[in-house]
Amino acid sequence: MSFLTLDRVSHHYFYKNGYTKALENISFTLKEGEFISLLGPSGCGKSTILSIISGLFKQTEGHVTLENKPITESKLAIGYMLQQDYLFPWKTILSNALLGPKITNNNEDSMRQTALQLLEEVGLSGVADKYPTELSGGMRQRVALVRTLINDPKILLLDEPFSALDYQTKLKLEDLVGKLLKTYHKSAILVTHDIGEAIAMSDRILVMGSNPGTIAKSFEVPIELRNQLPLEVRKHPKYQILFDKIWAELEEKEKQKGRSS
Ligand SMILES: Nc1ncnc2c1ncn2[C@@H]1O[C@H](COP(=O)(O)OP(=O)(O)OP(=O)(O)O)[C@@H](O)[C@H]1O
Repeated sequence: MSFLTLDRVSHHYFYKNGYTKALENISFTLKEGEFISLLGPSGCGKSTILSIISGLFKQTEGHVTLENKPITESKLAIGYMLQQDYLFPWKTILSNALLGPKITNNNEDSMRQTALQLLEEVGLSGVADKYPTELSGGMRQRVALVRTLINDPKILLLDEPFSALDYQTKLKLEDLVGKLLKTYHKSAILVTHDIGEAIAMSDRILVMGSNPGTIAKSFEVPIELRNQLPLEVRKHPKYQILFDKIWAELEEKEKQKGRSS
């Protein structure tokens, strides 16, 4: 059953002397528990799609629904994780993790236990009273993940959350996030420029074209590559076959972008 639906979504950014047509006729669905990735040339509208789903702004045309209701009625169902962790340096890790419940007036005391449990699940049980500056980049991103999960969102939007990390940390976090989302049966949409990361984490990959942004092609990730360690996925023969197909599609989209700009 489709859970999140984007139906013929278009978006224009208007400014004083004109507008940019960022998205045209975007339609796709996300099932409950499904993980999809958006790949495409810079400026093709990946982040715009996430902003619309998160309710940050409304699309110019089309419909976005979650469980058949307009997404604007379900803002709290969406969790957003970005490239930067945006932790408050003057707050402890536990206070940072509890920011969501505080904002939404959820009972902070009862949420403390949940926060401590989630911190333990991401391997950070000993850092609750530390401050963000005392943690590495990978540890801070794990805190950001806890802060996103604590409000129990139905869908996680991940906008290049690992791109600022070193390769080893990135692979470890891909594994951790993938496993955690499966455990909690969360749906997720990942925006990335990394084909390997998209294959290692997703059930399905949507490649976008640009000027304006469209969905060009959908690639199903073979079942053999799912639920595996990110490093193991990258060694599988089917990984290389899919990687090459996606690479060719992206090359084509880059060429088209060059011709139209
Ligand atoms: N606030 C804005 N005002 C005007 N134009 C915008 C705004 N945000 C994005 N755009 C334009 O909309 C288009 C899509 O931008 P968007 O950031 O969604 O692309 P993207 O695929 O996420 O890019 P990248 O991969 O570089 O992060 C681009 O042409 C961009 O210049």
